[in-house]
Amino acid sequence: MTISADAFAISAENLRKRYGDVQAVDGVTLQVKRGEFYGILGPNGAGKTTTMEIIEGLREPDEGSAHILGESSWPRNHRLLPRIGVQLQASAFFERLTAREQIRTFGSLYGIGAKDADAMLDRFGLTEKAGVRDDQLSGGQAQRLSIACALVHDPEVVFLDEPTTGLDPQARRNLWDLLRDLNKEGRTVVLTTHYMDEAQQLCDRVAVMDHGKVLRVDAPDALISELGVDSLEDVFLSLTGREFRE
Ligand SMILES: Nc1ncnc2c1ncn2[C@@H]1O[C@H](COP(=O)(O)OP(=O)(O)OP(=O)(O)O)[C@@H](O)[C@H]1O
Repeated sequence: MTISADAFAISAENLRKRYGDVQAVDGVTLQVKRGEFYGILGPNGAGKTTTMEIIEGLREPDEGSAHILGESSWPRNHRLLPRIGVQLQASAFFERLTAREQIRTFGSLYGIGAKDADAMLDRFGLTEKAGVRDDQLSGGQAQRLSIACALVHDPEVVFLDEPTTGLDPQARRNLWDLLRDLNKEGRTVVLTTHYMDEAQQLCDRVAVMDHGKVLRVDAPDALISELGVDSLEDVFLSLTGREFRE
């Protein structure tokens, strides 16, 4: 039996992207199931962000193709936009707006009313900060606001690029709880991370990337037992012969 492309939330076929001399993505093929929590794991420069941007339809691949919910992501596909949520870096907020103004502005782009937008602030524990401008939020609050903005239109598939980078341990754990809840509600979640513990805590499956290639895809525990090692760090060492460095 052949499984049709839309049985998967995401399917990417032989993606390649080169920047000058750098082959950033070098033949990436992967599939993410509906409802899955999927991690793209690898050191700095492995090609995680470029892979995700191609899948999201933000970047044109040199070769290959990506589909989300059975729809091609490139050229930019307007049928898909309401169905996916892409976390922007905090630096991509509209300038000089309060948290409430940010989320309402994002909401209005999708026809979401102020009341529902404000409810998302509440869900992300930001009600007390509603009147604070984005540049005066803490790192953790700004990260939560950026994820809240990506979710304001209740998308089915959510993409997060290193969502906990720069957060202290407590803020990271709080965000992990929020991300688990988003997934439990049935959303497909894809995140990139270079934190092995994050991938192990959150992801149903991880794609381990290095030098633009996917080396292996499986559940974290399955990779650990298959390779006879103690941790995901050791999985990376065993696959590449190199220590994993953040
Ligand atoms: N716009 C660009 N122009 C030129 N080179 C780029 C560009 N974007 C990424 N690269 C290069 O492509 C390679 C892959 O980068 P990418 O950001 O996809 O990796 P990453 O795994 O997400 O890394 P990080 O964890 O540091 O974000 C790197 O060598 C990077 O320097």
